[in-house]
Amino acid sequence: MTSNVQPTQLPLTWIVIASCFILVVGFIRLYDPLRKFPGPLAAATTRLYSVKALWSGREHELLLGAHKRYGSVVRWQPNLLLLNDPTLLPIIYNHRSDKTPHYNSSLKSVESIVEAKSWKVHRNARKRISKPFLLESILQDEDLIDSNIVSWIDKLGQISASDKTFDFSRWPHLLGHDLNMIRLVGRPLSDMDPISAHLNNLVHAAQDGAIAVHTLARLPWLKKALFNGPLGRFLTPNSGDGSQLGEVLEFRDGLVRSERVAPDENSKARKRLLDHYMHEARNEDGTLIGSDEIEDDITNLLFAGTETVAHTILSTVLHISQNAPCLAKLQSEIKDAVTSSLKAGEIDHPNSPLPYTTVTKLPYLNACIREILRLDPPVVSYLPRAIKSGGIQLPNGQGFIPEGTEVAMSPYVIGRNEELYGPDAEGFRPSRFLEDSDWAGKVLPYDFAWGYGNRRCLGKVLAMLILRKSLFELFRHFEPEVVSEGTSKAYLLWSHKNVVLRLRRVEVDLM
Ligand code: HEM
Repeated sequence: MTSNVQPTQLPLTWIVIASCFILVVGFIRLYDPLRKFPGPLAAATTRLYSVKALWSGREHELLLGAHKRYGSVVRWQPNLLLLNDPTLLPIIYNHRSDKTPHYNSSLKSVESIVEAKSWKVHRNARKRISKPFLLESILQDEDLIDSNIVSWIDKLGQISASDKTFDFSRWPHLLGHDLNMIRLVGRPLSDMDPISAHLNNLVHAAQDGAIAVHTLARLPWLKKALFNGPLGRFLTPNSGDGSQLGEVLEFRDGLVRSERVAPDENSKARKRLLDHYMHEARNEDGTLIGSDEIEDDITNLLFAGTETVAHTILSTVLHISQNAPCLAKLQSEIKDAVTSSLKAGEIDHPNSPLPYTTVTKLPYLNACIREILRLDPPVVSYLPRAIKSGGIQLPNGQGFIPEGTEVAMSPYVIGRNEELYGPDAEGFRPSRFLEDSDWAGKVLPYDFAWGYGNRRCLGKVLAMLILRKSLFELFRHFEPEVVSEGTSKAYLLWSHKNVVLRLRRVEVDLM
């Protein structure tokens, strides 16, 4: 085969590429409004740098490394600055901050609550759906939540009988999806089946889809070009199209359809989510929310609400099981709580679930969860916001950020900030939150694992209930031994594989 490229064309192509590169670099060095902020040159030149970092599956470590090298302000994209300064959280993530086109995962033309850019649009979107997320609404389902956790513990007991080892990676997802579904529609996802088709589709669609979704978050123009153009209808996954996401969308549509055809009175009484979305939540003009918005929000809840909780359960098990003093302290607190609950008549059997009002008050369990969320948060990537007119002057002469710039902080980076948490910020030490209660209260607003300001996690109360109750029961009944930590990657959220455990039953020996 002969090539059509003339020998003289090759150097010419390279000369053009090199000239473009020199022009871009020259512009950045001389005129770019963000030129004074440090960071890798490639990051200032192209968004593809941040895509490459994402694809490593260890982006969070690269973000932390960049702050260690360049300081508390790092240029990570041509128009995006990363910040590692907790004192700026109330400024950047204030109640009137807007999101940026980075949030673009919706497959429809509507903006779900997570994606709404304008703070005003978001304020209404949040207000109208917040009722089912209140503790008083969630506790309506405490009986169902408890019995599901009991089934989870029983099933774990069966699978780990005779000290057998097993892959734990999927078990937190199983519980997370079941409890999420209970709050959504009043019934669990599956009958404690870790290989059910629904669970498989949900986990795979979330984890396999994450890399594409978060690549397009970094390249919003590409998302527009691909999905808003003529190719859109071929590329957009559809309900029942055979893909795993298509299966999830079909499952979601089935939930919406059955709630429309036969609304469940029990769901109304228990203030469950889907019922509230479809029959109660209203736009500012009094009309009900459109079905596209409902579908988008429900999809987000199915994925984000479960992946986050599942990672936190898994990470807590890994950290505590490998730290003997922590495990002993937690088990002693759990044993004391069960003994007192029996004595007080709160429970009538040593194995009965404790009421949430009791579990919520256990200091060491709470400190462990807070420490995990600080050190190993489920959302590790950065959360961009738009700088508004007038720009922002950074403290300590760190520079001026002009209007239109994107700024972002990462929960993983802020959680390891030594000015906030001290020189041992990179270590796992739950008692840091118990040694000095004044300090623990003072740093509470900076617990960035939940986000900040107007976009702070709406599901926090539900998530904390699931975490407290499930971890309480897990460590009440088992002493886990980590046989293999397996592998983990994070594309905004985590994906874990082959986490092998051995669970030893804790003998019930109450005084
Ligand atoms: C350990 C568990 C969880 C963590 C650490 C967590 C973390 C977060 C974070 C960091 C954000 C803010 C994202 C941003 O600013 O872009 C967020 C938002 C949100 N989360 Fe969670 N989440 C958790 C569990 C849940 C659960 C269980 C639900 C519901 C079932 C939920 C529902 C939401 C919603 C609806 C938003 C959007 C809030 C808004 O924009 O007003 N989350 N979450």
